[in-house]
Amino acid sequence: MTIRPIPPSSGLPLGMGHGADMNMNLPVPGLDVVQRLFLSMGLDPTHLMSLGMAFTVLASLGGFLSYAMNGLHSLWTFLYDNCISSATIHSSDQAYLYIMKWLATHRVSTDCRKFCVTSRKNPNSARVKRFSMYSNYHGRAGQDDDEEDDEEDDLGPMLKYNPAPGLSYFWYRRHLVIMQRVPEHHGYLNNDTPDETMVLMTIGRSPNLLRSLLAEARAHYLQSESRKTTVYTVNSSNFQKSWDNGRSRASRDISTVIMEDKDKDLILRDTRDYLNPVTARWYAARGLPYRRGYLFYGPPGTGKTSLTLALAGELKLNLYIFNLGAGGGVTDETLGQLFQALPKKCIVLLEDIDCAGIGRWEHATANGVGGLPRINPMRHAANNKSQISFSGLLNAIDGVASHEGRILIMTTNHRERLDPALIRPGRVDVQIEFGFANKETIRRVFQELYKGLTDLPEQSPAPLELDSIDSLAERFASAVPAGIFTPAELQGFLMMHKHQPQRAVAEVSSWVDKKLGEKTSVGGRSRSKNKKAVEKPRRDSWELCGHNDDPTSLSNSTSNPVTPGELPTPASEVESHWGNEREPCGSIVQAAKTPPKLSGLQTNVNRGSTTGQQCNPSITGATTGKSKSKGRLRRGGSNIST
Ligand SMILES: Nc1ncnc2c1ncn2[C@@H]1O[C@H](COP(=O)(O)OP(=O)(O)OP(=O)(O)O)[C@@H](O)[C@H]1O
Repeated sequence: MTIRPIPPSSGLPLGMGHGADMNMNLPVPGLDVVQRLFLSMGLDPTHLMSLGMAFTVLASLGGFLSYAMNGLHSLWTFLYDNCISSATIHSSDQAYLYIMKWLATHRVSTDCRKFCVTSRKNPNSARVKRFSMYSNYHGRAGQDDDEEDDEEDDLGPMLKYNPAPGLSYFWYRRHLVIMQRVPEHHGYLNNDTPDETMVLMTIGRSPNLLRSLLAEARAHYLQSESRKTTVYTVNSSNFQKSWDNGRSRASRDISTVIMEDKDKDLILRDTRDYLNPVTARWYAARGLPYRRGYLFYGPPGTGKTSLTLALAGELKLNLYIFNLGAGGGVTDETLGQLFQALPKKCIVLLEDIDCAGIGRWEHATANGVGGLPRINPMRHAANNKSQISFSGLLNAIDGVASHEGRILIMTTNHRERLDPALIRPGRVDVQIEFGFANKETIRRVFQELYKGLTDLPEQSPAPLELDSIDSLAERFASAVPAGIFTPAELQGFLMMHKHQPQRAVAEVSSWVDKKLGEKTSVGGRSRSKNKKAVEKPRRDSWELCGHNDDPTSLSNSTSNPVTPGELPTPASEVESHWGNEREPCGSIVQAAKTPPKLSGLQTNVNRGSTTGQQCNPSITGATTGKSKSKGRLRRGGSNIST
């Protein structure tokens, strides 16, 4: 390339370009302009040469690098396709939980060079709670979920470590396993589960190593969960309602739920029989929808939820809980979707089914789809909780598209408010009433609470023998009137003296007096405030079962229960569909389609039949209730009906 000197006539200022030894005569388009530019800036245009060469070298290097990268990519693709086995798992799948838990147990989380740190008790981050289930605290591998979640040192909640998104690796049976966690654009599936894809890779064409790893993780997870019940609730934070990823908790032993043994046996036999594959075929052969429904009803704190949890543990089923009273933005459509998303075998607990504005009151005011009632818009606006119509609920429970194989348990504190259609046979096959504690229940609540006392680091000077606990339980039971208190209330009192049963016995009488005073005064206030209630009392089923005509006779063990918040009602007023037979605990009310071999239910259980209609004096009128009455007066415990 030759660069010609620019003559003075070219218009450049004098002195510019003359000193340069230029030989830049190459006919490069635009070169002239660049030379002038260089000269105008006082630069030597010959530097253009070096610059051009540098650019050429850089471009060649870039080209080479890009080529090398392409080559490497092709090599990686080739290796990946031919020499690497991989397993892809999405975080919405249960297998993701298997792996995460396995990783946590095998110190992978803590050994990673890049990791995420969370503190369990960060109130702003619900998802932290979830993560903590699968990670270790300060390298303490293999902790149980629940223990891990609550781990604290003297300073407060401890830190937890998780492998960071991206690439990490670990060794499994002396083979390198590469783990890649790729976050998806949604960030989180719900409050506590990241939306991500996990890829596990290992070198070699055989997928056996990864399969073994996955099988081991699955076995490890299921084994550790076998003594636990996974409870799923509705994740209400996202627009599209879905079940959350579940939370494991130690299964409740069914022996800790206090109710009549025969009733407990009955429900266990019934549910086990239902889950038997033979029963499924029996249903199929007869064209019956394979579903079983239970209604647990009674005052708060009498054991409805406890029995459900214990059943889930006993039957090794996961529990899906939805509280209709809580609302949470669930509509008919989303409720249907939630039911469709249920696994084949599980327990669904619909709590407080009377709270959702789905009660019979709505019948009169509005018509729903297909003639079914919808919630009263006035009432709906007032409580503004549930957006679920009655037809929506029925569709979810047993509509054409609804799932088969699940056990449905509905609970209510107000059975008499329920529409008979909701609890008709086929939807509800067995009803269990939970009532106030009778003498036997009172005794057993005491025994249950203090039975392990000898194992505790004792605060009381001498550990108690079992005999002493029994005799103390006897004394405790004789001091507490039957049919007045719920097991939860008794437990609450005993918990105040959890290491001192003697003191609990010594103080129980004054506690009873105080509580009775409270119950009576609250009842009195509510009565004087609400004359209507006195004129036309609307009592709950257990209320109907348990009033006493003489409050002074409360200490009498055969007295009837007094509803919290109401004065005892004269016996003449409380005669109800339950009739007058007195039973301590448990009875069975209504039978439906019965699967094979439910001999217990068929033979023992059908001891009276009532419908929701009959049991509500405020709907049918007190006289109707009385005239249709065939039940019995009860004082507590559970009362099963099929
Ligand atoms: N029958 C019972 N046997 C053992 N524990 C009981 C019983 N009833 C109540 N409890 C204890 O009382 C507490 C509350 O019980 P639970 O939640 O089962 O009552 P519930 O009837 O479901 O109340 P709600 O109607 O408010 O949901 C729990 O701690 C439970 O252990």
